[in-house]
Amino acid sequence: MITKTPKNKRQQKQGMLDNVMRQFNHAADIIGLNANIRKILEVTNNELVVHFPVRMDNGEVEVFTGYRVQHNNALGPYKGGLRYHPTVDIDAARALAMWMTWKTSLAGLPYGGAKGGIQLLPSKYSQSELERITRRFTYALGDNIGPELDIPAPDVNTNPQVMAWILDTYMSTKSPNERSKNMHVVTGKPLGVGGSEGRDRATGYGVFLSIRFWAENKKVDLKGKKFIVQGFGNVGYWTAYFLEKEGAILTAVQDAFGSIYNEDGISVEKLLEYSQANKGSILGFADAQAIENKDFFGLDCDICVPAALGNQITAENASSIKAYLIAEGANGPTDVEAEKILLKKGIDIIPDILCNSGGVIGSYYEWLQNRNGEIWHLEEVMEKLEKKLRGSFSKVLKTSKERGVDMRSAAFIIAIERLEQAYEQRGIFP
Ligand SMILES: NC(=O)c1ccc[n+]([C@@H]2O[C@H](COP(=O)([O-])OP(=O)(O)OC[C@H]3O[C@@H](n4cnc5c(N)ncnc54)[C@H](O)[C@@H]3O)[C@@H](O)[C@H]2O)c1
Repeated sequence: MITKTPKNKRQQKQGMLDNVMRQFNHAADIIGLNANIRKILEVTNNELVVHFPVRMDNGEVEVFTGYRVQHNNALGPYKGGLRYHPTVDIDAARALAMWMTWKTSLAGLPYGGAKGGIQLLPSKYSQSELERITRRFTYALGDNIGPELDIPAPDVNTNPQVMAWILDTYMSTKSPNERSKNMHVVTGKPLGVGGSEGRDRATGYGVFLSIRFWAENKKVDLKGKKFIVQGFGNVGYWTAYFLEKEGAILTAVQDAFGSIYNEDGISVEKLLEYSQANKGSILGFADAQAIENKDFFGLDCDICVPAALGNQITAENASSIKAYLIAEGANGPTDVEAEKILLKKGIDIIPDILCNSGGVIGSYYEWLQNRNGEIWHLEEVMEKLEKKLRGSFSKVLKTSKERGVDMRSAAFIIAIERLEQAYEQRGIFP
């Protein structure tokens, strides 16, 4: 069932939703956002919650809960990832959908924002169970997603294989004549089924580029700089890969299983090989020592890359942070109270809606190729991505200087102003 969020004041729980609303309201206050447009943007357009049964390998039936929240589509079809994690709930989906709206707007893409997923712990299920769960979820979403309506992509614990199952299920529900027109219903697909070169690394490459643009601006040489990464999945790994290639040194990693540290450096490729052979866990890697999770963010380093979940840097650990740059690979990793502490300490933060926007930009290129029947080379994708991201980064720096605000506020201002203009020009139906 699709339900409209009440347009009156929405209850705000502490958590990611509270953070994104505070970030939005702060920027909206600075620009004096039109009060009517503020009313529209502070709520989500549509919220879909589905409960669906799936037969497990042992013959038992389990019922799952899936979400898809469509925040805004004033600039184009809804766009955003699907997350498989126990923390997925309606508020998480709302918050992440809102961040997608600001991200696609800031990047100048013809997209709105959405997010969703299933509340589950994927490691509890076999591959064939995950396939049936994904297919049944896709079926339950039905025509609430679509290549010109709402286009999912990978997020935490989902990957190209999951996108291929979604594509196949969605296409199977269409008449044969319609099927090939629906390739762009999801992005982040494997190359064999319409995926794009470079989409696998697009988010991490974008995080790396953001750090490089920041370093260019500050006249900092990244060679020999020490960095730590929380999350060693798609975003964490590729960010570390490109930073290491630039001469920076990975000294600590934290994932869902624990934290490891080596002040002399951890080889990114060796750690990847190890974690792939160890069910995705970095724990036990021979060339580093295990440390307590609570000590991770306080480690001595130059750059900190949170690339896992939201609300990881909080008022509790912010004052212990020694890095002078935080590059937000994850969505919403720094809460509002922590950000105040960090900014006071003079720590720079490249905000998520800019820093990890390489992912949705890469998805846009995949979508365009599918839509136009084209196949681009890796170099072409990477060059286009770099050019686009450089443009966004410069705009954020310029706005930050002109308005005398931090980078997150600047990024939000640009994103909100683009939406404000769209609403002013379109008007409100009827
Ligand atoms: N995949 C993308 O293209 C993309 C794009 C933009 C933003 N993001 C954001 O980046 C973040 C990571 O996404 P991903 O695609 O790399 O996911 P992933 O599933 O590939 O990897 C997630 C990583 O985080 C670790 N992790 C999970 N819970 C943790 C915890 N409590 N503490 C420490 N580590 C934990 C996991 O062990 C894993 O290493 C998310 O916030 C996501 O929304 C992803």
